[in-house]
Amino acid sequence: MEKQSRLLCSELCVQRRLYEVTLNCAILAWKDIQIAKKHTGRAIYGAVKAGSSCVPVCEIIAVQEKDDDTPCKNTGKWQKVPQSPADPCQHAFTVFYVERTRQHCWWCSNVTFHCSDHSLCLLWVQTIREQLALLTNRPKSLLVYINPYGGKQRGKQIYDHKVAPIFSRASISTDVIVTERANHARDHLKTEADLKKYDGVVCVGGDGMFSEIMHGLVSRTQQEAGVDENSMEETLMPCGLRIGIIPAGSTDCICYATVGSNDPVTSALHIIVGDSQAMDICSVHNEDRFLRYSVSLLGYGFYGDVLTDSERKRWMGPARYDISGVKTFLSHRYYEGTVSFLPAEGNLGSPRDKMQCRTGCSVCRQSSSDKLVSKNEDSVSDAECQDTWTVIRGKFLAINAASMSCACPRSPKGLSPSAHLADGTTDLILVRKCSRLDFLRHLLRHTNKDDQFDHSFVEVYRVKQFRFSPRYQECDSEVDLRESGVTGKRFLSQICREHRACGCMPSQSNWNCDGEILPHTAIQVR
Ligand SMILES: CCCCCCCCCCCCC/C=C/[C@@H](O)[C@H](COP(=O)(O)O)NC(=O)CCCCC
Ligand SMILES: Nc1ncnc2c1ncn2[C@@H]1O[C@H](COP(=O)(O)OP(=O)(O)O)[C@@H](O)[C@H]1O
Ligand SMILES: [Ca+2]
Repeated sequence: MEKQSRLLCSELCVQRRLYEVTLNCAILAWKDIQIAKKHTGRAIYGAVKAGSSCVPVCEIIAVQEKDDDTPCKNTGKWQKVPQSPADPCQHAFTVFYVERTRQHCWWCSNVTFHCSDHSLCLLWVQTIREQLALLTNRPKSLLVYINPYGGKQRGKQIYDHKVAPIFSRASISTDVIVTERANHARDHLKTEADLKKYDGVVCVGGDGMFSEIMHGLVSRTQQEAGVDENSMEETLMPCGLRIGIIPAGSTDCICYATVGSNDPVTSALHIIVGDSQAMDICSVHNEDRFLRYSVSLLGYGFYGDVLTDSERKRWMGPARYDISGVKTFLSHRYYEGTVSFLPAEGNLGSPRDKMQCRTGCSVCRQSSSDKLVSKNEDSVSDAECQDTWTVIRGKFLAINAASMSCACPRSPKGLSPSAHLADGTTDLILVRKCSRLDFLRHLLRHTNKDDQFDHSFVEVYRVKQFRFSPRYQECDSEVDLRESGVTGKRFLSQICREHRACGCMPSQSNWNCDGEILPHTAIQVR
């Protein structure tokens, strides 16, 4: 506090007690003068001294001159501010700021300072506002998409009651679109939205809704930069706009794994103060065709089957995943195929190193600076050519690629607790065929502190690219049925006919790509 030069220092009242209030460019602090006097001469240790409070300027949401009739902070009742000229409470301003509550949860708290002099009150309001205006990473204008059907169908209510009032308090202007169909937000972002008007896009919904918005923005960015999304060789351009997530879905893993909670108010406050976190995006291709991007889970087998089954039970809301989870677990299906991958090299840690990625994580920082160096040296493709692919064939209950931890309320550590948010890699988890009981043990470890990778039938690799092809595609009589124009039921019956001799079952799962089903099983991911 002492090191920064003071901008203001006054004696003001808070709840009828006199405080010394100081402001510098980093911190607003208020100290109870009587308590401070009592403690004079005695050193008080600890983060917050008795009767003292402070808030970093970057966590102030807004400052407002207090009107005559305003709800009182403590009682919540409406009261008249006293009018007597001698009353030190005659003029007042309220500072709204971030307060940390339970783990990773934020709340918008406030404190009202009273002063007898109106010009002093105005000076405080103006000076704090000037300091806030210097914080250039804060958004001023946002484009908000609400999925009214996600999760428990409370997206609009959550936005209207919990988020819109704090955005308005922070003087953020918003254009709000309540979606009318699936892919409405994606298409609007891709082709229509005037993105120059906004500092960011806000997604009110679950992982599927986030995925829509991310697809809209990423595709728009590639279109404008002339990058062909179908090409696996081209480097994608990063998006200029940030996406804020207000959780209102069923799993909300993208929000939980980045923010640390699935609380809408916490998310809104992070958006207001301009916090940001880069995020890895996998592109998923089938041959020369781009299919989708993934940021959280790309899962085949168990999670693909859970999703496929749960889509028919959407009316149940988030509970559909529990019902489909149990049903899929009991069916105990396994799938054969080949997984090939390029292991990540360098100092990118390991999926079992017990590190937890956080904003400012050293592994992610190192990875992005390594990428910059290789880009400048134009050596990326050369280096990649020398890489050797690891090939694993087998029978799998689940093949999961977690590009982030995938932590969510169902699994607070996530599918891969040490996965990094922005290191350019994904953690590839192979769960081989095992007994039901063993698989149950593995699944249950996602919900407690035990290591879910510590099983003989589970392998985990940190990779930068991988491919999967289901078993039937590996037979000698490799016929590309799709190219020969065969579709649907005929496609399957033709596989069965042609593959009777080699004995392979055309039994396939679907890929669950951030909660959406992919139309192909053979995929290439980078
Ligand atoms: C029998 C005990 C089972 C306990 C298993 C617990 C494991 C939970 C791991 C959850 C990982 C979630 C990864 C995230 C996936 C989401 O992208 C996806 C879509 O989310 P949303 O759009 O918000 O609906 N959610 C799922 O695929 C649900 C998986 C649930 C599996 C039980
Ligand atoms: N207005 C709408 N009507 C129907 N579906 C929609 C609408 N808006 C978005 N969607 C789709 O709903 C799906 C699920 O959305 P999401 O918000 O992730 O909820 P949940 O977490 O419950 O799956 C997404 O695939 C998204 O494309
Ligand atoms: Ca990653």
